Amino acid sequence: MSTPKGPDEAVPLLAARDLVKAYGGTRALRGASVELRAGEILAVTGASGSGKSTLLHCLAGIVRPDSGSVTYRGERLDRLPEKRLSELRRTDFGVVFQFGQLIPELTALDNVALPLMLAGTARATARARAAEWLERFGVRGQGELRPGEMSGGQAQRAALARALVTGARVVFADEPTGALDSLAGEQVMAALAHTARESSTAVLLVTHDARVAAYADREVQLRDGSVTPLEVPA
Ligand SMILES: Nc1ncnc2c1ncn2[C@@H]1O[C@H](COP(=O)(O)OP(=O)(O)OP(=O)(O)O)[C@@H](O)[C@H]1O
Repeated sequence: MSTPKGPDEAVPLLAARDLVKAYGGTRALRGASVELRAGEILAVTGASGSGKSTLLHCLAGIVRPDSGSVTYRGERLDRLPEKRLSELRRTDFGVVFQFGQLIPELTALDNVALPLMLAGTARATARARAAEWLERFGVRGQGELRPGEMSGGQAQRAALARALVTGARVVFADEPTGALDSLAGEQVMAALAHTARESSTAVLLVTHDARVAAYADREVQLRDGSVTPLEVPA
């Protein structure tokens, strides 16, 4: 059973508390705390190396923190067994990174249909739904192209369609426009913000670009692995 998605849920959808993560001698996170509310777009900004991607990876259950907690809808993600984590990542989370996570051998349509098929949806239904999502991102006409035949912006919009097609509650976007020129970047961000709001999907957006962060409802800044106190949500 799923509970309603909406920006007015009182409890944060996803919360990180006092996250610490080191890679060898490099302390990537030094007690970072952040909350993501249902349906909101939150930008995490900060200088290169400040820990933004590590924070995103911990929140998405891709990396386990050394200490601290990650809570998703009341469940401690940092303590979940790998099997349950992978399931959650498939059903509730979508991810978009800077470069081509689309499978090069598949058309855009099949790339977007794939997560649905992996979840058991029949091919024809999955492809029909994938076409609707490509339409929402303005790239339905490119559905039969492979990623290498699309522009960078078109490929990123298809990647967003793939991240959202399963009805994800949270999309993790790490520099989603980092490889695009400014016009294509703006189109991708406008499409992401519009579609996320329309479907009440929360977005954790990692960026060092103020123009990209401007699409968010709220911004927190990381500095040396901690969220700067000013921006910690009340
Ligand atoms: N897998 C890893 N192995 C070793 N060190 C890592 C690893 N991932 C991150 N780091 C280090 O942790 C620190 C934080 O990295 P992270 O990628 O989280 O920062 P960032 O703010 O996203 O940086 P950028 O904006 O340059 O992508 C950096 O010093 C980085 O070199």
